[in-house]
Amino acid sequence: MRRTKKYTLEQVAALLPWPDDAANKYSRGKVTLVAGCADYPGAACLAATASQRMGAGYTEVVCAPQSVSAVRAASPSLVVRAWDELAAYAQLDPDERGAAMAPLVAPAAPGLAAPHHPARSARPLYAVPRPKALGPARPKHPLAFLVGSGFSADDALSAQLTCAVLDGAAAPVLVDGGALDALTSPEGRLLLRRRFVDGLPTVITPHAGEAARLAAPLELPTDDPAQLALLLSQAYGVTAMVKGPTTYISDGETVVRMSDGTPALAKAGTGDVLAGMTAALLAQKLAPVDACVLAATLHARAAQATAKRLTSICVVAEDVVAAIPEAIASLS
Ligand SMILES: NC(=O)C1=CN([C@@H]2O[C@H](COP(=O)(O)OP(=O)(O)OC[C@H]3O[C@@H](n4cnc5c(N)ncnc54)[C@H](O)[C@@H]3O)[C@@H](O)[C@H]2O)[C@@H](O)CC1
Ligand SMILES: Nc1ncnc2c1ncn2[C@@H]1O[C@H](COP(=O)(O)OP(=O)(O)O)[C@@H](O)[C@H]1O
Repeated sequence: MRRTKKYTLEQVAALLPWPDDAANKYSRGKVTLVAGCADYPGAACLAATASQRMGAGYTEVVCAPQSVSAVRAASPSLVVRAWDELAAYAQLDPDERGAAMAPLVAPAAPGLAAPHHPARSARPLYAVPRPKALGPARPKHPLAFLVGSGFSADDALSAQLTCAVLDGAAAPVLVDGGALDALTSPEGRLLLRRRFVDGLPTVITPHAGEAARLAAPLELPTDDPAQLALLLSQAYGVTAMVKGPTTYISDGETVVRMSDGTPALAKAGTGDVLAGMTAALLAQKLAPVDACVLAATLHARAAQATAKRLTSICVVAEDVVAAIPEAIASLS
């Protein structure tokens, strides 16, 4: 038996993250996107510009060195750097990374044991420098991370970067695109379990093909996408947004059905846009299911609005980003 949950339009509108008068770019939430390998700089551009439009105060892209100039060219207000330092760290043995991560789990006061990872807290502090891209171990401002839009699924570095982010990010992490396959590895599963125990939210945004690849090693049935969202959420300890003509969002207890989309969205790159929007809402402190529901609603409305002008034949992912303001206006 699964419980379904419904949001009224008023409830969705109430989630919009309007900035208060005293806001600054950091208080409005920073999104760090680890995205855009050499083959797919476009995915990072789409996710990052969608994050900006969705209200994140500071959007930073950490991408393949070959992608830096393309992403910089997409928008001058993005902060962009190559992932060299993060990649070197990600390629370390997990135990060496553990030493680097010790400050995250070190005792809060002398004599108090770290609650979840006593073995890790005994490691020497700062044996390996913590990469800047992972943000502070104790963030002062709201943050969220997005990893995987524009990653190649079968690439070793993609998996290493994904695990490094899951390990080191002391904030919500959204896992998308070519990062999803890394979650099926023993290290990926362990890191997800640790994040769950530590109360750090993780959100996954697979399309049907990616969801099937997550389901396969656990032999989960894939014929019912609503059930699949629920089962993936429970099995991986995440909030799952399983995308398709109808999108299903589950926190492992309830399932929310989103059916406002349009086939105009069936174009390369629209999933990257949704991932960037959702990450921006996580950085603005929305709870994971609320962030997914608001992002999917605005994504669908943006596509509807732009399809009205351009036809459902002609809409491309960039048009969806450009129509986010219209979608917000239609809700408020
Ligand atoms: N401009 C860009 O740079 C773009 C980059 N992209 C990135 O490309 C990488 C690979 O993503 P892809 O989705 O292309 O490839 P995948 O590596 O997920 O493979 C797609 C395979 O899954 C199957 N599949 C089954 N159901 C599907 C469904 N509902 N939607 C899509 N495929 C389904 C397809 O038949 C295909 O064989 C991702 O990291 C993604 O972010 C894409 O988002 C497209 C745009
Ligand atoms: N026929 C459709 N009707 C409504 N929405 C769709 C349809 N096809 C795709 N979408 C939406 O478009 C997006 C496609 O995402 P995804 O497959 O990850 O694309 P990409 O990886 O190219 O960015 C998802 O949000 C999905 O829900």
